[in-house]
Amino acid sequence: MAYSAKIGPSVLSSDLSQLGRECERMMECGADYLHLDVMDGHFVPNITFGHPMVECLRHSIGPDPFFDMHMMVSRPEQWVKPMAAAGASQYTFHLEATTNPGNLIKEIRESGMKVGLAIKPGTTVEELAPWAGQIDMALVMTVEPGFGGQKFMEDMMPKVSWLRSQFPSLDIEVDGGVGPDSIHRCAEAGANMIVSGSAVVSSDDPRSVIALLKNVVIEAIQKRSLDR
Ligand SMILES: O=C(CO)[C@H](O)[C@H](O)COP(=O)(O)O
Ligand SMILES: [Fe+2]
Repeated sequence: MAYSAKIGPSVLSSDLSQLGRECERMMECGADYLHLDVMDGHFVPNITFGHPMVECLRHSIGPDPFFDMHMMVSRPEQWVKPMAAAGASQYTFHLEATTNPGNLIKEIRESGMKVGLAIKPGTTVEELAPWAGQIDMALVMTVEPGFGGQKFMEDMMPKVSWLRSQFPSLDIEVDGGVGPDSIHRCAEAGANMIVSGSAVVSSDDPRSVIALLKNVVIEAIQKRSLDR
């Protein structure tokens, strides 16, 4: 079992005029990585930021924090090199956004980034499976991508369970509506990379929320290894 519990706050719901400071605040509160949501107004009905912002964040908060770029964009091929140059650590693209996932995976690796592959709620996990051996992380969306603060879709959990059963050492991320109320379901299903936006960022005590989420996942991983 090669995977470990990691919590990656999404700063989508934070004060975007203070994004660098918000990223630092999340790292100071115990975040393992930062999940940065890129939206192009085409793949999803919302716009956030692109590689120029990532470059500024990298300069401002230093070389260490791991940037997981959640690329909710229509032509993910277009931004691989700019994102790598800007300092992105992992490029997580949507399966629905490309006709040639294999080539894109290769390009991302050649650019020096890790590879994440995301599926929207309407996409089956069987469609992702052929690529699972070539990626670092699978992202199972637990809301329709586009906005923070939506309700967690519990009916996505069978996808996570199936992936965990088929790919025991793959990093599996969940994203959307994840917080203290839904983390148990995610952890039991086998997710180990947890994106949490509003539940962490809007909390009066983000450190405690991050610690709670992480402990639940650590306990589920320990239980899973004892059951084997
Ligand atoms: O990709 C996303 C939305 O498309 C965000 O990462 C996600 O929604 C996180 O925010 P919250 O935890 O508030 O749902
Ligand atoms: Fe996201």
